[in-house]
Amino acid sequence: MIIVIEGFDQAGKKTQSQMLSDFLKTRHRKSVIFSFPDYDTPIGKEIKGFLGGKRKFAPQVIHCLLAANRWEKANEIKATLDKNYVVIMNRYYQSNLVYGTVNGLDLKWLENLDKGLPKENVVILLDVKVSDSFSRKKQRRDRFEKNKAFALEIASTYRKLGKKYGWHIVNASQERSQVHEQIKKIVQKYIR
Ligand SMILES: Nc1ncnc2c1ncn2[C@@H]1O[C@H](COP(=O)(O)OP(=O)(O)O)[C@@H](O)[C@H]1O
Ligand SMILES: Cc1cn([C@H]2C[C@H](O)[C@@H](COP(=O)(O)OP(=O)(O)O)O2)c(=O)[nH]c1=O
Repeated sequence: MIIVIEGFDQAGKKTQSQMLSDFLKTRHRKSVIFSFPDYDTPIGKEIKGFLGGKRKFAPQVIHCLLAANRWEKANEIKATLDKNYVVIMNRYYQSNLVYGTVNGLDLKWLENLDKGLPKENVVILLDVKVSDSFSRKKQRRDRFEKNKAFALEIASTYRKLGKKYGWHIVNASQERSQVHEQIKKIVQKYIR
C-alpha cells in the first residue's frame, strides 16, 4: 500500500513520515519512505540546480522534470511494493498538481505526466499555517517557497485540490504528537 504525506514546506512531512514508519513497525508492517524530489538521480541534480537558483527552466520543463524524477524511481517503488512493504511518500505527484497549477499549468496536463505510476491508497495533507511554515524555517528557502503571496496560493490550492480529490486534511499547526495521532487514526482504517 502507498500512503502519501503532502503539504507545504515545513509542514512536518519528514517528521510525520518517520513517526508513521515507526508506528507501522509496532504493527509489524515494514515500510520504506520515498522522498520527492529525489536529488540523487540524474534528473534530481537538475531539479536541485533549479530550486537553488543555479538553473532556469520554463514551468513546463521543471514540472516535467519533477514527474520524470518519479519515473526514475518507479521500478524501485514497484519492487518495494512487491515485497509487501508499505510505501510512505514524502511528497508524490500531488505536489506537482498543486505547484504546477499555481505556476499556470493545466491540471489534466499535469495529471498525465504521472499517469501509470503506482497509485496511492491514501493521501494525507498536512495543512500548516503559512506563518508557521515561515517561523519553522527562515533561511535557505527554495525558489518556490520564498515568496509569501505564492505560499498563500499554494496553501489554498492544497485545500481546494484536497477537497476535489478526497485527501485527508490534518491540521499540521498542532503539536507533533497530536498530528501523529490523527494520521494514525486515518491509517488504521487501511491496515489490517
Ligand atoms: N508539529 C510541529 N510543530 C512544530 N515544529 C514542527 C512540527 N513538526 C515538525 N516541526 C519542525 O519543523 C521543521 C520542519 O519539519 P519537517 O518534518 O522537516 O517538514 P517538511 O518535511 O514538511 O518540510 C523541523 O525543524 C521540525 O522539527
Ligand atoms: C515532488 C515535487 C515538488 N515540488 C516542489 C515543492 C517544493 O517547493 C520543491 C522542493 O520540495 P521540498 O519538499 O521542499 O524539498 P526539500 O525538503 O528537499 O527542500 O519542489 C513540485 O513542484 N512538484 C513535485 O512533484
